[in-house]
Amino acid sequence: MSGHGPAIPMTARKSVALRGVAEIPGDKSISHRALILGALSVGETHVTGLLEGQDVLDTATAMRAFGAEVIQNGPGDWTVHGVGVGGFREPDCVIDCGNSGTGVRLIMGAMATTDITATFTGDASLNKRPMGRITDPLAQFGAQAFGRKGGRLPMTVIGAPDPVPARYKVPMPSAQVKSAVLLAGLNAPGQTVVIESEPTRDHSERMLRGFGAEITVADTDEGRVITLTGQPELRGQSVTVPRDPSSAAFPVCAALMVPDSDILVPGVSQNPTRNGIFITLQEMGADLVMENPREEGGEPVADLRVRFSALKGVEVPPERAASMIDEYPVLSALAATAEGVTIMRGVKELRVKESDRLDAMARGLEACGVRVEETEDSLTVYGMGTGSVPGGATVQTHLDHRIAMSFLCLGLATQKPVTVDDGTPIATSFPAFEGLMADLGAQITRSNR
Ligand SMILES: O=C(O)C1=C[C@@H](OP(=O)(O)O)[C@@H](O)[C@H](O)C1
Ligand SMILES: C=C(OP(=O)(O)O)C(=O)O
Repeated sequence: MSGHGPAIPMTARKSVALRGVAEIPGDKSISHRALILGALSVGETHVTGLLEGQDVLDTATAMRAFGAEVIQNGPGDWTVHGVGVGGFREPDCVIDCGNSGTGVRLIMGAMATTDITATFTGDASLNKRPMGRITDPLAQFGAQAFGRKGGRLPMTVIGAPDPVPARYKVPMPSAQVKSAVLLAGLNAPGQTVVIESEPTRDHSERMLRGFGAEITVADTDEGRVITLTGQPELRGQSVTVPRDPSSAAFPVCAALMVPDSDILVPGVSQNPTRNGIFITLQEMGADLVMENPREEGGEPVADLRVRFSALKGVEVPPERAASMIDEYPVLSALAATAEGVTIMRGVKELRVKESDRLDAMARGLEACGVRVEETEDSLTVYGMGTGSVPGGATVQTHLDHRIAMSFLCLGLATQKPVTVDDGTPIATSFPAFEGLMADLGAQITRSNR
């Protein structure tokens, strides 16, 4: 939904120890894909543990507009009756993807090789984000796109009437671009090939295979080469969505910052294309133990036991960036409470997320009294040690849920409270955040200016 209601400032205050069990909702990336692949399948897809954040709800609405039947049976329990590959009908309304880059980019890919036209829009944040990275490869399939200057939404995509398969080397580390090309390849006859020089989250590959597509992945000198055979019949599946490691990172980092904390975060995905944050936290000296590792819904999961730890700064290598791209904001907040310097390199993709996250974190940390250095593709945070970050600031979040949650976590461990100018975007990915943090004992309140 692009309509944005009134801003609701929120304030976090120095917290007593966080204790208890944090039940994290379903993974956002997998939830989007379950709805889209369900819509492109024949028969029924049953999804349990679907994230009911606004980003995913907007994808559900979009799938209905393209002709799929999408029904909510109960909390997290959804059914999709798909139209099959190539079966999307032309929407008779504008597709509003709200705040969601994943939603708009994957759906553009999914419709680009069908002979229909669709117009996409989003909120003030999404309408600033680059779409050329999607429309360039989609042009190779024969699709056309007309948007605002700089390849911005609102944008109309005219699907290819006679699609041809593409071979595309993704120029930046982006699972959204890779996934858009694979979804477009579904309705192109022959083999579509996507090459990525750095591996990114592999949910699309895993799920396409699970829904019956022929897809191979080979690690070569050129990078990861993914080959998809077009025009398969996808068949509806049962999908169990694992808990989102990107959401889990918030209570995990909060527990590491607040003295005496000890929490359990059960059943969190440990997919190796998503677990960079947990490796980094352990390198910083975190008492973070992965208990009871097992497989759930085709993904490796574990229960995370997290106890407060005095952390030290680290250098996060650029090759780890893709596996923790959404966790840099909360890592930067945590790094402010560690001893020593944390350097995050190779992270320029953060500049084109819901906000320019390098800039938003740098400005917010400075406002809280933390020294930082920013380059085009790196951020350095000078840690002040446990209990030493002053806080006492109001931070601008620029419609970015992860900036809001990162500073609310930091405010639990600063000397003076930290306020974020608007907490409403949190509902895009983690509507349960406030309640879950309160259950752990955190003091986060809505503040009226
Ligand atoms: O494919 C996905 O589900 C996502 C990919 C990443 O974006 P990029 O592909 O732009 O890196 C990530 O930041 C986003 O939250 C979800
Ligand atoms: C970048 C994110 O999402 P999206 O690109 O889907 O808006 C995110 O959730 O941090």
